[in-house]
Amino acid sequence: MIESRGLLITWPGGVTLRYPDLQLGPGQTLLLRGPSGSGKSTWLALMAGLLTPTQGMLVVNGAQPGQLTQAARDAWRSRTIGFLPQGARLSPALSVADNLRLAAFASGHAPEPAHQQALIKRLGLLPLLRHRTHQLSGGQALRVALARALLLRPAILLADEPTASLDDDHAQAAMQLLREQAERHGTTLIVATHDQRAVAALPDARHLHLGAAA
Ligand SMILES: Nc1ncnc2c1ncn2[C@@H]1O[C@H](COP(=O)(O)OP(=O)(O)OP(=O)(O)O)[C@@H](O)[C@H]1O
Repeated sequence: MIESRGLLITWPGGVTLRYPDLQLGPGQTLLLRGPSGSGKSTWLALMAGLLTPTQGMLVVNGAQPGQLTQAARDAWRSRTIGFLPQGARLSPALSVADNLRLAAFASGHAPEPAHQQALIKRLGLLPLLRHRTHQLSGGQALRVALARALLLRPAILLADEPTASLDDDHAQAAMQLLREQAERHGTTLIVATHDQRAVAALPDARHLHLGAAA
């Protein structure tokens, strides 16, 4: 599912990030850990094919994203990766329903109607569909962002600091939701975090520890 060897990226400006090798099977859960600036967000971007490694080998769900053409990579990403960005990052000018429509439109794929409806129901979004996203609480926004990430049944769900700026109760609820949804859909779940609460919420997860950037 994910195999990386000797992965290294050098940013313009000279910062070099070296990553430990990884083999992760389908449906497994991984905690990507490390202090601020150790390269967690960069690693997620590499997995999503948004960045290309300077060196090393990376296979994600049968493809080497860095070797694909832009069009093939975009198509691969929309089939393979669901992304839960830090802070949900919904479009404030649009309703919840339109945020979900926009995600499907941007990917060029229509979600399966039954899957979409089940997801909306399970995440409790039915009463919120017409709401503008600035009217949502933090927990509601997270559920919308999770629905958006899972809309096209991705094989892999990448979550970047999902508990950042949440209080303890909401952090626990967010992690439970992520775990439940990943299990239900058989999705490989990868959570980048330096929050002990997120770590404690995934006791069976594998850990990948990143050191400080060079
Ligand atoms: N766009 C960029 N241009 C140049 N260097 C960058 C860029 N983005 C990140 N870096 C470098 O890569 C390092 C790792 O950044 P990254 O955001 O991946 O770390 P992180 O572990 O996710 O940090 P945080 O926990 O604070 O979000 C940074 O310290 C920075 O020096």
